[in-house]
Amino acid sequence: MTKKNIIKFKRGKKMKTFLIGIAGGTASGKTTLARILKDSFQEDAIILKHDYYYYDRSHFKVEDEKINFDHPDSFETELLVKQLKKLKKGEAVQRPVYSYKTNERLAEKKRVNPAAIIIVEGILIFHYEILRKLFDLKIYVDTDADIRLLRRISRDIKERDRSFESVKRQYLSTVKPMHEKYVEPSKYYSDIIIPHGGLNEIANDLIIKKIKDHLRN
Ligand SMILES: Nc1ncnc2c1ncn2[C@@H]1O[C@H](COP(=O)(O)OP(=O)(O)O)[C@@H](O)[C@H]1O
Ligand SMILES: O=c1ccn([C@@H]2O[C@H](COP(=O)(O)O)[C@@H](O)[C@H]2O)c(=O)[nH]1
Repeated sequence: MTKKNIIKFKRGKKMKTFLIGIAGGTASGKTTLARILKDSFQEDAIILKHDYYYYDRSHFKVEDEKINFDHPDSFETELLVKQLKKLKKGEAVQRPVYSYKTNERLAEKKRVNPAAIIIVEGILIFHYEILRKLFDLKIYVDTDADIRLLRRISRDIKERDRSFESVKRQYLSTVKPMHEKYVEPSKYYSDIIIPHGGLNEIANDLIIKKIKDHLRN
């Protein structure tokens, strides 16, 4: 255990931080799994979404077809890496806040306190070597494309102010080709692949057990 990764937590215990990456295609169930882990470990766990680090695109119309949100260059990944390194050292960070409704990096920031378990989720997080090197456990949530598309249509209409036509256009022009080019190949780097992700209880229980083992040691 290296000294720099041991930090003192609220409950007075000293432990090594455990950084978990959850990748997978859009609407595969990454957020669902991250929340299940957070619910299990409560204040010992924090979640950071790579999506918080999207560059500001508010100068484009929300449904402009020229915006490619699924390309690795769409994110300020260096800032995420910098903030993860601080969290690992036990320092709080001010993370960016992004709006899917306006493509905007908002002026406000949110404080994130360090915790023993740091969960990072995003479609492309295993694409970047600088990020991959930080993770202690890399999980890829593997859900069939047809299921993901159906989920994405419902979610984007309900939660992200999109129309069916815009979801369809975006899916065909950027989401699907970028998934095939960058997201799917990054599965190779994962330690665990969870089939039909989201509510796969056996897989979730195994992951929780692995983290508990780490916390006990
Ligand atoms: N196993 C599941 N069965 C049905 N719906 C699910 C399941 N897992 C996730 N969902 C739903 O699919 C949508 C996308 O899931 P989410 O976890 O947000 O995916 P991601 O973070 O990978 O985009 C959400 O509306 C969520 O409630
Ligand atoms: O302004 C935005 C930013 C992102 N997107 C889409 O979101 C998904 C990633 O989020 P998931 O929760 O993993 O689905 C990505 O496929 C982008 O296309 C967006 O539409 N608008």
